[in-house]
Amino acid sequence: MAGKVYGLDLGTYEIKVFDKKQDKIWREKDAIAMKNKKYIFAVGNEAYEVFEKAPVDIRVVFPMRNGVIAHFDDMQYLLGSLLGTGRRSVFGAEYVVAVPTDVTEVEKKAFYDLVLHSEAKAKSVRIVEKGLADAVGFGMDVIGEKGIFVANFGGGTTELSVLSLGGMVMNRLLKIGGENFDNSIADLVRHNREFLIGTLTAEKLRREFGVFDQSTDSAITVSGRDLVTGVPSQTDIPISLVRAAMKEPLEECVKAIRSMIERTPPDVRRAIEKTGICLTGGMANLRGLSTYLRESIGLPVLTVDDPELCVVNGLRKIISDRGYYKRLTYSMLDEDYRWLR
Ligand SMILES: Nc1ncnc2c1ncn2[C@@H]1O[C@H](COP(=O)(O)OP(=O)(O)OP(=O)(O)O)[C@@H](O)[C@H]1O
Repeated sequence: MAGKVYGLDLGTYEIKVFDKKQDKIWREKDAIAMKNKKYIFAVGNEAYEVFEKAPVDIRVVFPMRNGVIAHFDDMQYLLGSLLGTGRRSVFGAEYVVAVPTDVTEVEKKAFYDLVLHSEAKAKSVRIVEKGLADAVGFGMDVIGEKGIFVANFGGGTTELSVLSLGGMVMNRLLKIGGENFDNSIADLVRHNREFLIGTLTAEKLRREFGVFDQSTDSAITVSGRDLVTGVPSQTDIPISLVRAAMKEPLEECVKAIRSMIERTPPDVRRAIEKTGICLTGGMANLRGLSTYLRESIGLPVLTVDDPELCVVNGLRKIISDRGYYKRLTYSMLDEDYRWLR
């Protein structure tokens, strides 16, 4: 494929874009800061910077929710400003968009329409199932391998995919991601310590402590509001409290992985038992997660550098490889696309 081609991974937490012409990947937080509910104050990383810090007239909104587009117009604005739709260079470009599989056709079509009807006047939009792009980015032989299990732990979702010989065998999108872990931590701190912390502080605690290692007695001092006195202050949060808060969402993910492996057809399952589980998504950076999953599920867990970039790295390979492109991408306008006929 020559010319202007972009690969888009529109995540709940972060948007990742691959620009073929410049052979470059860039990433921006999926956020918009609004002033007085009307004016755009900041977008992307700049908007996320003011989240939970801004004065009351500035509100940060997140256009994606649990892996799907929740606010279409906001998302279109955000994407437009990140791609720079004012620039001539993006007009008439081709787009390949990674989309979760376990969503409704209306939700899937929203991704398609978002790009097709954007100001960028896309020449064409092709879809690739996110699980497939993830496996390609992970470095798996997606077309030849008989069984691949991908667990993508993202910011708003955990997507589980079973793949075989270039196709999707099973897929499940859990509405559990980094933000659920952070809310769970903030809730437990509030109940246990009568102390209010923001989700950014909870995220910091989660990143610092991880989910599984031998340390049991460390603590981190955080800022927040004492709910008894109502005064902003600081308190020490022990690792045990953070781990306790993460237990429930983690166990739900493990239960879903186990049940998916149980339902996998025997031949595919045997192949997966040999290769193991490919752990991707930003949450895969969480210290101890791969060990926790390996011990809970009893299968090898494979990891990769920069797991949050697996999908967009997969898009890069798919866009650059004609065979992958033809085999793994489709247009919702294709004659044989089964839903829109
Ligand atoms: N080093 C790290 N340690 C712990 N967590 C991390 C680290 N880096 C990123 N994360 C977490 O990864 C999550 C974002 O992952 P990712 O970029 O894969 O999500 P996304 O693709 O935007 O979301 P989704 O796939 O759910 O739509 C955030 O919750 C973030 O806190």
